This record gives sequence, structure tokens and C-alpha cells, in this order.
Amino acid sequence: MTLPEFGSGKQEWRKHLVSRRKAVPAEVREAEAQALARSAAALAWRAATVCAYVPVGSEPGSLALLDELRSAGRRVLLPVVTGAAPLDWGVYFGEDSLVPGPHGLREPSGLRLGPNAVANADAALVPALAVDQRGVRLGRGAGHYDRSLAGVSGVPLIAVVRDEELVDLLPGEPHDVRMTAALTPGGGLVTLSGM
Ligand SMILES: Nc1nc2c(c(=O)[nH]1)N(C=O)[C@@H](CNc1ccc(C(=O)N[C@@H](CCC(=O)O)C(=O)O)cc1)CN2
Ligand SMILES: Nc1ncnc2c1ncn2[C@@H]1O[C@H](COP(=O)(O)OP(=O)(O)OP(=O)(O)O)[C@@H](O)[C@H]1O
Repeated sequence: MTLPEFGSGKQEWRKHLVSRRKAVPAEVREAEAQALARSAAALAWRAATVCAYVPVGSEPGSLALLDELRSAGRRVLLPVVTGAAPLDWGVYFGEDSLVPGPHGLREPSGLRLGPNAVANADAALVPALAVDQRGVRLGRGAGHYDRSLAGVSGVPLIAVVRDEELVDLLPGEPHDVRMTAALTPGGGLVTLSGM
């Protein structure tokens, strides 16, 4: 599958990236999820609190990644969708603590910490369809993360993508919050230029 042409819009990129993800064989997905879990656990962050997400469908990652973070002593926060507003956050206490949310998502069942929890986190693993070398991230197109991360500063923002989803250049808009790094199965943590 060739990449969308230079100048293609976000919708074209999304279509391409989603269909490419759907074509990834289950065993490759599983191997990539394991690699991501190992990398996440090995990150030498002094990150007491890490925002993360429960992968849905063909998204990279797994609950194993969240469990590795917990085993490494991190407090793991998960997003809660509250409409067209910044995401709320709750603590991950293991698979059994998750409840069904919209879009086939699983969400934390306990106390809501409020949208500001991400600004006080020590790092955030952010779901993405792709990210470019500048840190421009392409999400699902609802703006949940852009609204949630606008104004957040000093928190490493790490887009979790498959290796081929770290690309040279994505279409960016002024509201797109730049990622500081990408976490990929093959490359581990890759720092992005922010330029
Ligand atoms: N895992 C995860 N959690 C997240 C996000 C995300 O992108 N991924 N979000 C980011 O903003 C927010 C929720 N937004 C979402 C919006 C749409 C879909 C979605 O289109 N789901 C597909 C099924 C999944 C698939 O097969 O890939 C669907 O409903 O058809 C998922 C999450 C907060 N939590
Ligand atoms: N800071 C913001 N405040 C209000 N609306 C916003 C903000 N950022 C983005 N939006 C709105 O969200 C919509 C989707 O934006 P965009 O296409 O960049 O989403 P995305 O980054 O792919 O998705 P997401 O952030 O949910 O993962 C846009 O219509 C945009 O106007």
C-alpha cells in the first residue's frame, strides 16, 4: 500500500492508515504489542503517573503494556469520553476494573479525576493513527486529545504507533498538539523534532 500523495488531507490519511491496520495479521499485531509492552516497561522515566489508553480494534498496544507500567510502580490513568469536551481520567486497577464505554472502548470504573489530571501527569502515551517527524499527530478526528492536551506543557507526549506509521510529513492544523516522541514496536522511544 503506497502512502497518500503529498498534499492529501487528513481524511484520506485516516482511510489509508485504518485499512492498513486492519490488514495486519493477528500474530504480527500480537508480536508488536509485546514489543511495545517491553519498551514501555523499560523506559527509564521518573514517571510516577502515566496517562495511557486501552487499545481498541486494530490499535497498537495491549493491556499487557498497562500491566507492565503498573508492575513497574506507575500510576496509570485512562481516558473517559465526556462528549465534545476535554477527556476525563480515571485510574487503571487491572482488567477487571474496566467497564464498557462508547466506540467499543473500555473505561476505568472508579473515581473521575477531572480533565486536569493529564496536565499533572509525568508522561502521556497517546493513541494515534500516525505521527510525523515534527510531532504532528493524526487521531480519529473527534478532537478529544487535541482539546485535552491544549495548554498542557512540560508533559512528555508520546504517540504510540506502528513503525510504518511514523512518517515524514502529515497534514497539520494550528490546533494539533505536537507530540514530543513516538513509541514504536521496532524503534522503541523515538524523540521527535517539534519543528
Ligand atoms: N483506545 C483509544 N481510546 C481512546 C481514544 C482512541 O483513539 N483510542 N480516543 C481518541 O480520541 C478517545 C475516544 N475516541 C474514539 C473515537 C472513535 C473510535 C472508533 O472509531 N472506534 C471504532 C472501533 C475500533 C477499531 O476497529 O479501530 C468504531 O467505533 O468503529 C474509538 C475511540 C478516548 N479514548
Ligand atoms: N483545542 C481545541 N478546542 C476545541 N476544538 C478543537 C480543539 N482542537 C481540535 N478541535 C476540533 O476537533 C476536531 C477534530 O480535530 P482533528 O481532525 O485535528 O482531530 P484529531 O487530532 O485527528 O483527533 P483526536 O484529537 O480526537 O485524536 C476539529 O474540528 C477541531 O476544530
